[in-house]
Amino acid sequence: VDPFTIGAGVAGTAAAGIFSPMIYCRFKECCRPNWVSFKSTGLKKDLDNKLFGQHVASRIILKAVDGFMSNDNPKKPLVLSLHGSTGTGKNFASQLIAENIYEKGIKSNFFHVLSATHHFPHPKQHLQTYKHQLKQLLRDSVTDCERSMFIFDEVDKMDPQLIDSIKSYLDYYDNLDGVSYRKAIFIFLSNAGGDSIAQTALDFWKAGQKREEIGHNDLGTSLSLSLFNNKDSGFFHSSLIDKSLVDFFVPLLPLEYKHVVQCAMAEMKARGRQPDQDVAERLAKDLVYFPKSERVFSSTGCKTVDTKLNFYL
Ligand SMILES: Nc1ncnc2c1ncn2[C@@H]1O[C@H](COP(=O)(O)OP(=O)(O)OP(=O)(O)O)[C@@H](O)[C@H]1O
Repeated sequence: VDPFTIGAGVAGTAAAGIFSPMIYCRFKECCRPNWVSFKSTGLKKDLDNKLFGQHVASRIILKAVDGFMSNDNPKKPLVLSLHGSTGTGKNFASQLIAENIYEKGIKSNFFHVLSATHHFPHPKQHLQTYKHQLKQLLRDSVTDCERSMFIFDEVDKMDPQLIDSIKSYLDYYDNLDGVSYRKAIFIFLSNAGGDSIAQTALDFWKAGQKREEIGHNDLGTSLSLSLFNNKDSGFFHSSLIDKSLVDFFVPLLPLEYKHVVQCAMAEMKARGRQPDQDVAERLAKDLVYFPKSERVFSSTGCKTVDTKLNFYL
């Protein structure tokens, strides 16, 4: 698990010992307010302006992170579980949170993304090693900075025993072996539950109701139940749900044509180009949508927009 990050942390700590922390931390990232501090209005602005079509997720994320970061003595770490089909913005939303906590954003040494298939590809053979590496990473990062953030991507593909092995870190413990994890943020990302979210969105669409009328209650409970009962979800009978360690289940809705257009426009802007509505619409029209007959939701969300854009420009 990311040995380079661990190495950099150790080297950093040693260097900080030689120089005065005041001078060292002016130039190098430290766990101090000039490097780590939450910008609530920044997060709201980013969720409103950059995360398209996700009014339910935006609202929950802002409330959850705002409440947690403004509490100087939380009783447990913040645990979010983001669910939705591919390309709906789960990684992107997590990055927006990081950008508004760390001065270095996703490049911060206190921000970690752990992907099931990349970091833990062979759980059958290496479960004990993975457990050990994971615990060490959590411990080292939180020792360096209590406001550390851990993203677990593709959690539906992660061995449930591996998830269960970190449950004490997500719980209400004052400290574990002298380290307190209460100020850390854990975010689980998965496609599990995506179908049930899409079905709810489709039901609203078929009933002629606006997307914006979909509320958390329409998605929340059925989502956590479907995760608990679905043996492919990675959460299957996992004590995370059993023990209510997940604070918020965050549903991401499938994206529509107009959101894909927005993504394409945003991507052109990010490349320093004048956004071209005609290019964005041509790209969006060529994507695959479901259900086949009605073509309401993009099958890949906004995921392939950046690579496809080269072809349309
Ligand atoms: N709702 C959204 N609003 C704005 N941009 C989005 C949105 N969803 C996706 N994107 C764009 O598409 C890219 C890929 O999305 P992202 O990686 O967040 O999807 P994901 O939901 O994590 O997918 P997967 O389940 O396949 O990992 C993002 O980097 C972002 O540029």
